Amino acid sequence: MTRPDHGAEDPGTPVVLELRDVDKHFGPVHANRAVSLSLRQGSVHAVLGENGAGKSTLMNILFGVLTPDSGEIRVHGEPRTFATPKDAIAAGIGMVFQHFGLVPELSALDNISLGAERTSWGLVDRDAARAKIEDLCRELRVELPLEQRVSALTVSQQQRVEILKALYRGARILILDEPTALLAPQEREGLFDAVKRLQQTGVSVLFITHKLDEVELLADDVTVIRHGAVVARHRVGTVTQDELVADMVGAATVALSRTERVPLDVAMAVRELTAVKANSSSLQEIDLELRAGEITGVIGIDGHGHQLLCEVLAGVRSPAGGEVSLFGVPQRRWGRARAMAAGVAFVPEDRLTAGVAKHLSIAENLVANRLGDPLITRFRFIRRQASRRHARVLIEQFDVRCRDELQPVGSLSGGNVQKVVLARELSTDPRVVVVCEPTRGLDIAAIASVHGRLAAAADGGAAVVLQSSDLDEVLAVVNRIVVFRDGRIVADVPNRDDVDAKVLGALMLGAARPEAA
Ligand SMILES: Nc1ncnc2c1ncn2[C@@H]1O[C@H](COP(=O)(O)OP(=O)(O)OP(=O)(O)O)[C@@H](O)[C@H]1O
Repeated sequence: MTRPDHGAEDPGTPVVLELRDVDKHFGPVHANRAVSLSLRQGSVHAVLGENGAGKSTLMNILFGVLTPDSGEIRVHGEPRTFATPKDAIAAGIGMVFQHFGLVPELSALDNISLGAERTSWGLVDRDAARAKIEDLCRELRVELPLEQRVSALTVSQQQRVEILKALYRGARILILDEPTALLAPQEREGLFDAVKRLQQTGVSVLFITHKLDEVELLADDVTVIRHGAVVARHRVGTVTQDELVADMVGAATVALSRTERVPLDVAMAVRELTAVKANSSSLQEIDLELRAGEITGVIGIDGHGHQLLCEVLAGVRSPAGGEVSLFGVPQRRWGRARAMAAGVAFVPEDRLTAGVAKHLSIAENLVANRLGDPLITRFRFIRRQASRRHARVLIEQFDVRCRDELQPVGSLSGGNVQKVVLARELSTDPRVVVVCEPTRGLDIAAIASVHGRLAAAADGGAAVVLQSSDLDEVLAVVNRIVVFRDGRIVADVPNRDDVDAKVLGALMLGAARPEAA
């Protein structure tokens, strides 16, 4: 481990951006502790750290969203203060947030040039804007339907819009906040190619990540932050993944539970199930039994029906036809209220919009599924002290890093929001657990803890359904794997040890016949 210092890491390459002793508190939370970091020109610099380590806070300070309590930012050696993002943009800094700030009704072109167009006689010079954007696309070798409304674009296309928007405004330093968190594995490569080309044009990139393979694949330098402070900085290539894990989590060791479970009864079953999601995917007469005590992985390429199946199982989308039954009893009027009453827990993929009420406190979010519980409510009113006590226990159990249980969920770090959703859903001893992308955006210790929770739920007799685009996660955690393609089940692998990621990928793409499994 190298010792933190203020200076440039390579005297040969100019430093374009420097943070010196940046400090930031949120009330009693010391989010950044004298953080120093230098970004070399044309380099990719990864900022690695656990959930709540202080990475987003630091980047928000750099982009003028937050003001530091103390410390200094230097751009090309000049001390700068950024009161707003406008100041940071003027200094050549661009930021792509995890949750994009685009206007869905406007075209990609208008989003990119919005507020930054050159005008002639008070009119927007759209042709000039288009020519400039097309040049940028050529330079990065990315394709984008510029006249398409942003709402009709895929997540990875929207991300390209955000990157181009920053470059259009002249960014030469680009901050990417967990850029792969919302991307499917196939889309990641396209992003990495674009970042490498940016690098060749002299743009310097700071990117926040939890994923060690991404550091190795993309970064030149890595700075590790723990509890708000820099604990290590390395040149990539001179450090192993194990060393980085140790830097991130301290001395804690991380081990996955791979205990085999003995499956019990059929907890949930669907027969001849059909469902449709507008313009996206459909399910074609699915028959599937989910057994208590078993973790079933459902996988497929985005939009091929596995995500839709999870929504139907959880009751957030109605079936168009067929039957859903729980412990042998066919369910009528299947919906979320019915599913919750029957003990079906659900962790949605989009946790910030579908998983929590952002403006409400952690405590209020944690009791949202217990409103009929006499320990928590009385005459339809929430018992405040009891709900706060309940929240404190879950915060401790799920290691939610927060100020206290009254903190609004919207002000937590992404990983901690996920822990709140998991704590709420898993704390009721559910009989069926449907979880979608549960570890996206989580750090390595939190991932191990989520996997442990899922295993414990299955050990406790729940049927667990895991939808994940991370095949390594699926292979590490589940017992059985069901592969979807074109709205149908194309393979049902009872024992995950019989397949590997290559076979699964081929099944998902339709390149292998189901018998191969
Ligand atoms: N607006 C805020 N008000 C109060 N506390 C905050 C606020 N923003 C961040 N924090 C706290 O500061 C700490 C650092 O949070 P930050 O979002 O910077 O972490 P992070 O490393 O980006 O985490 P993650 O990987 O989970 O996104 C956390 O304890 C968080 O709860």
